[in-house]
Amino acid sequence: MTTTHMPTREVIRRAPDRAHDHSGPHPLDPAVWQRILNNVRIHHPTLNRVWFDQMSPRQLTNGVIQATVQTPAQLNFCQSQCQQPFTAAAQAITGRLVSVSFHCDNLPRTGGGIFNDHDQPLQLNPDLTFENFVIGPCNRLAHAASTAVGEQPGKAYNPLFIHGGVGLGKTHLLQAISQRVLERDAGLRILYLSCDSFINQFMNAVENGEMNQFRHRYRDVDILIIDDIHFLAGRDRTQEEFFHTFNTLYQGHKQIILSADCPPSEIPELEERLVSRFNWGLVAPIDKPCYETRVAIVKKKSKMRGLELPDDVVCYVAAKIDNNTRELEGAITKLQGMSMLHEGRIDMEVAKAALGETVNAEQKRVTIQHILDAVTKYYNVRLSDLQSKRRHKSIAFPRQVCMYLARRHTRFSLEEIGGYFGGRDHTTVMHAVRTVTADVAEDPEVAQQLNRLEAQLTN
Ligand SMILES: Nc1ncnc2c1ncn2[C@@H]1O[C@H](COP(=O)(O)OP(=O)(O)OP(=O)(O)O)[C@@H](O)[C@H]1O
Repeated sequence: MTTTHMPTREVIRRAPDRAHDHSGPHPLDPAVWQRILNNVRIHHPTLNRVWFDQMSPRQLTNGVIQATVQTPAQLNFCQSQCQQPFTAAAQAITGRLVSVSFHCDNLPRTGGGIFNDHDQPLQLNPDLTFENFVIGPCNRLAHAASTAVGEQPGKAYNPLFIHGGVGLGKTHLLQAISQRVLERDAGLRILYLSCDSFINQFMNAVENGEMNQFRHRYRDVDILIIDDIHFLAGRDRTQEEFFHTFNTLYQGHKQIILSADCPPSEIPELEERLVSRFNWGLVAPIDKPCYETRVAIVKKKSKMRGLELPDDVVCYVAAKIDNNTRELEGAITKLQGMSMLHEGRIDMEVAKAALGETVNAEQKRVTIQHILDAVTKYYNVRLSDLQSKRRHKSIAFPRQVCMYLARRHTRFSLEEIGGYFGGRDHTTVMHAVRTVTADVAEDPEVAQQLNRLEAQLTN
């Protein structure tokens, strides 16, 4: 490891003497670049990406090593996170006051690219590509449809509606589609935003009399991507506006891509004409990954981080963490931290120590009874009230909190939870979960109440 710090001035091919260091371009010895990469990988393991190997540092010009990356997303990543580590590594390896700068030959043409709701360029995550997406029975259709849309936007499936639970890969696919589209045609214009942003922008536009600008922004794009479209539930005026946005784009053969936590027909209080339009193209579910898919995901994610895990550890992680893929990633990050403490060694003993917490948390199963005990005591209500049809806020809110906690901490289905709390249907439970989620985000008092209740349940 120490050799990576040793200045090796002679490794710059045809190294000029000091007086000429900062003059014209000089080719950079590939071996020097390799040593710079190794240095970064050793000192910044969490930054490491497999595609670093594809960077082509062509030359050293005026004291700057120019490294070329393949995609705009990689460029964003490098410019925001890698400039300093690469420069420090380059200086350590060459012993010169050089810096590293990143370039991409494939930048979008004027007007093209991906933008957020404020018309600012959106930073795509270079890890969220099709190449890094593991296909299994849980997501095969969503993946196939997404690649088809990425290859032929506006022609394959329109709209594409992807739905599934938390952390199962919806955003990954939306970003992968965007990256594929822009790789193929950097001149296309993509607008990517959350449904919340659409609602807020619409309300602002109405308030400020700026509907023309609003319509122009949303209808003059090649691809419109809206995340969490289920938040349109109950928003009559925004639904009306979205209906017209949808029609304009659809008639112009522009691609519409939507994601949600449930299929269109299960979004409560959504106009029938929108439900039917959302079903016009392809509705693709993503389910929880099965064991084999989890094994493949752990392998892929650890490889992406340059982490070598023995097979028994891979299987152990995949068996222990069966909830969603985001949690699998968290486990790999923990293992990576542990591997640094154990000189890169990861065996079952280290893995068990690293995941001890997660495993225990998994083992501490919260039951409906725990939730009822905590909520009835906290809000001073009776179980019979929670299970009754009473709609007074003093009862309705604790009931919604119970549903929210049951959804987050138990494995009961929406139907089971609804049935338990007074024979209500699954859309009532979904509504309760959304209401409490929004209250927690917007009202610090509710956030504190939920924090206390969850601490009681999980400690
Ligand atoms: N099939 C898969 N292959 C590889 N990585 C995956 C897969 N599914 C999910 N992931 C990873 O899991 C993490 C969570 O996925 P993502 O953010 O796409 O979830 P989501 O469905 O959008 O969740 P949320 O509804 O909370 O936004 C990401 O880092 C993603 O790369």
